[in-house]
Amino acid sequence: MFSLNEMPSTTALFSAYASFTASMMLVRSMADQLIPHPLRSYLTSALHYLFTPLSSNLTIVIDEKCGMTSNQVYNAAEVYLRTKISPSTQRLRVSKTQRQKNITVTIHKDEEINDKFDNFLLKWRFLCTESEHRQERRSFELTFHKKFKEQVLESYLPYVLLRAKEIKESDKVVKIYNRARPYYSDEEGQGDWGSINLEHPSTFDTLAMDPDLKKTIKDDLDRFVRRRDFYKKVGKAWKRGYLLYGPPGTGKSSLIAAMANYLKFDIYDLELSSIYSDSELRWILLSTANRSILVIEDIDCSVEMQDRENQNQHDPDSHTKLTLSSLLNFIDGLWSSCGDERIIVFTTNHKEKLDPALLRPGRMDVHINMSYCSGNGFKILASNYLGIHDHCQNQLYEEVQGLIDSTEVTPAEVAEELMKSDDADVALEGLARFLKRKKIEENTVKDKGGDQIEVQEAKRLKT
Ligand SMILES: Nc1ncnc2c1ncn2[C@@H]1O[C@H](COP(=O)(O)OP(=O)(O)OP(=O)(O)O)[C@@H](O)[C@H]1O
Ligand SMILES: [Mg+2]
Repeated sequence: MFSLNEMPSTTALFSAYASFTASMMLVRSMADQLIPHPLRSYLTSALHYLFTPLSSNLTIVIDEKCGMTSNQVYNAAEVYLRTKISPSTQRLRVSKTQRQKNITVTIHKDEEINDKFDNFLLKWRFLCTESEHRQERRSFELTFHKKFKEQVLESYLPYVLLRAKEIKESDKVVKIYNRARPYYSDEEGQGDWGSINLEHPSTFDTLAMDPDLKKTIKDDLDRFVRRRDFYKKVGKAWKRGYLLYGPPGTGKSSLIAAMANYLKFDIYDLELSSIYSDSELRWILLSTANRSILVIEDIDCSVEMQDRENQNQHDPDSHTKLTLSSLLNFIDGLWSSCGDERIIVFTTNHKEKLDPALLRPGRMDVHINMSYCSGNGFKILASNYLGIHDHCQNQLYEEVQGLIDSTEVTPAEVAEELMKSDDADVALEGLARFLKRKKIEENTVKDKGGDQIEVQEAKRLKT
């Protein structure tokens, strides 16, 4: 272990370097006019070498660019060091892009940051110089004792990369891309997709769903994002398909938003009705980014697509029409092999109407039945909407829970009733009335032409 104080020359070097740099600038401006460029750069590097003392420290230079492309280590260092800024730092830079939730604070040039890893210390320094073409060249210098070289390369820098990824993800604003929306994406390379921030507040905590099913989905997502190497090993594209089915208002779209918020993946909302050819579909799918969820809602309404497929046999323009089979081919083939970490979600209100090709084993990896609200689901809604919990010992609460378990009511309907009053008792009374009415209606439908008194009873409750 050594301390930064033992770094023999850092502070002294800095002032020496500062005066050296000042005199160099003066000399340089004179030399600019007198000495030709190749000789000038030779002299500069020779002087630099003479003035740099030998030390027990090693310095790694991390440039912003590797040729034309950006250097991931540099980007990671920039993000990581934001969390390490100390009160002694004197100059900072702030920025914020549309993709970020918070203002970003980074260090200004020539500022230093100390860090500690395992049992040794490291010093970061941010440099920004102007190249001969008057372009800014940014880099970090990482200085530490020579004997920690292996640890820095094998453990510390991978750690910095990992931490930066985590920090970036927690700061990321999830976006929803839609081709029908006005085009105001601020990013390049997004094809025809326009984007807005996903403001959907749905999370796994707010979803009224069977707790075991919720856990299964979360575990499935976690496993999926962890398994890059597994997918590579077995030669499968790194993608996962989910089919969400159930009546309207059971939370299919809310679950998609919860998945996106959980994984911090952007959503691409694909409306099949607006796509007219395979080539258009190919272009659209290829212009979606990795780590995203591609959503095709109400796939059963694309039954029309199958009809189109049949019509195509008589249609001279058939090669320009979009077919269900081409969509499925994209999912299985071409597109999936050039994208990573893709999730595809189909939703439907009528699973039974779907083309069997879509339900074939291996096509959609997970089928999730989004069903009517259960007593457990109600607990979550009551807690979200009214702030009440089952341990409140409220008689009305228990009655409502029982009614929900025995009625086909969607979470959307329950939520709507709960929003009608801020007063928990009033809201629960309203919900109880609503559920009784619904139960009677259900029974009446089941027993058509049955007892008219029940219908009247339902009408009375409506008022
Ligand atoms: N399981 C749920 N948990 C919490 N809120 C829900 C749930 N299901 C529905 N809701 C509420 O009802 C609203 C409508 O639900 P959502 O749009 O997710 O249903 P859907 O199943 O996608 O319906 P559709 O089939 O009509 O598209 C949501 O904004 C939310 O407020
Ligand atoms: Mg929906």
